[in-house]
Amino acid sequence: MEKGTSPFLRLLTDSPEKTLFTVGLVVMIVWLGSIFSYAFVSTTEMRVEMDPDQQTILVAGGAGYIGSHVVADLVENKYNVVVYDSLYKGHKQSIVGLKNVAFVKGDVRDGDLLDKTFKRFEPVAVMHFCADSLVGESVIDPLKYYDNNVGGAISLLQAMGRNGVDYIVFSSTAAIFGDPEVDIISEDTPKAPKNPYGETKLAIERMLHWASESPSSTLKYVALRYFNAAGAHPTRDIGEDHSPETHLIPNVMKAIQGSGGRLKVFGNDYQTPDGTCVRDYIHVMDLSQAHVKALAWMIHNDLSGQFNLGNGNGFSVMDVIGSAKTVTQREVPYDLAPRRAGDPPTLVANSVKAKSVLGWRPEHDSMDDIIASAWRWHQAHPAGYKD
Ligand SMILES: NC(=O)c1ccc[n+]([C@@H]2O[C@H](COP(=O)([O-])OP(=O)(O)OC[C@H]3O[C@@H](n4cnc5c(N)ncnc54)[C@H](O)[C@@H]3O)[C@@H](O)[C@H]2O)c1
Ligand SMILES: O=c1ccn([C@@H]2O[C@H](COP(=O)(O)OP(=O)(O)O[C@H]3O[C@H](CO)[C@@H](O)[C@H](O)[C@H]3O)[C@@H](O)[C@H]2O)c(=O)[nH]1
Repeated sequence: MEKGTSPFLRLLTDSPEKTLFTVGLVVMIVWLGSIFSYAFVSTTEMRVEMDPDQQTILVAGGAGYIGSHVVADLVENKYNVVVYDSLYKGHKQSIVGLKNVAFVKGDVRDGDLLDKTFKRFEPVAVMHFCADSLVGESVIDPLKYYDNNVGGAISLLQAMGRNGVDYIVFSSTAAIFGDPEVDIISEDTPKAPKNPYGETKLAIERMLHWASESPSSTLKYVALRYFNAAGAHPTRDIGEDHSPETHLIPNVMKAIQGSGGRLKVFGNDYQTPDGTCVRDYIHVMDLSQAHVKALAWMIHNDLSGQFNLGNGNGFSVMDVIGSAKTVTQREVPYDLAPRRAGDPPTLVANSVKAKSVLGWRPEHDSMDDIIASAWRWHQAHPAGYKD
């Protein structure tokens, strides 16, 4: 051993036997270390360095349709993002290639993995998109909805509490209003969900309220009640790909492309101008902007709030078909079908509060714009992310 080597190292290597033992010990330590880190790192399939000067947001469900658009917008707005998603419904392709984005594959009901993720990435806030969200399925299997939606939210809130994270933006829905007596729905319109999906979302809103009201609580939350999200990102290669797909606009696209059979128009005997259901379609990029603004508003003012998010314009199913025909210059093959259970005739948002409080302005409120962006994505990906 050379002069200048530490006495401790000399002690461990001053005979061939000791050297062999020391090398074996080092190999063993490295091996055990790699097993230990694998337990966590194996769930972190995509890791990048985060910018130390930026705040980090944990986006649960960030590999899903709306979540992936918000992740891209958060990056644009100079946040680091940790996407936490089981990929049970989402697509990893929807978040690849973004700077300052890490990915943890895990279930939001897994408190241990949430704790490790909070400790490792130290997010200042959470956005919660995870849910089961098929109305029909929720009627058939309500407990699945209470388990994933309510159970997931409880697990996330508890992990936030354990890790000192005070801010959450939650994906709520127009479905909490049920079948309202008014056509234009404001935040104060009575809530009366008509199915377990809407019930679970309202239960989470109530839970957030009480959790933030408790005397010892420092929790602040924003519940964003989306009306009908639609469209795709204008520059990133991401869009809407659910399986099964139940939403009108992607089903119109598929019918045009011949990949989803003929479109079924569910009911033409509603009390609406043309007899088909009227909805408020909001471009996913406008929804995304609302998240970025809500996050900044909540943290800056240390306040909670609920906001309805829509364009304030109603479009019937036949309006959507007409616009799709104009934009794509293709026929939309469709058949009239019986009403779909649970569909209210008209749901249109009053989003004055989001505009005045958050300073939010939807920029893509024409149906043709929404359809054009969805059409670009579907043309590029006729089989969704599988392409
Ligand atoms: N799409 C709409 O028009 C609409 C309207 C109103 C409200 N919402 C709500 O917005 C949110 C996002 O909707 P979306 O259309 O993007 O849905 P989505 O299914 O595309 O995305 C949800 C994501 O959450 C993940 N996820 C679900 N359960 C999970 C769990 N237990 N643990 C970890 N990850 C889990 C899925 O893998 C998926 O990536 C949902 O909460 C939905 O209820 C959607
Ligand atoms: O193949 C189809 C699909 C839908 N529709 C009709 O189109 C309208 C819109 O349906 P859809 O796109 O499935 O959206 P909604 O049922 O309105 O539900 C969406 O919008 C709600 C808020 O308004 C959210 O709560 C839900 O999560 C979200 O899926 C409804 O009248 C449907 O009956 C059809 O006629 N044919």
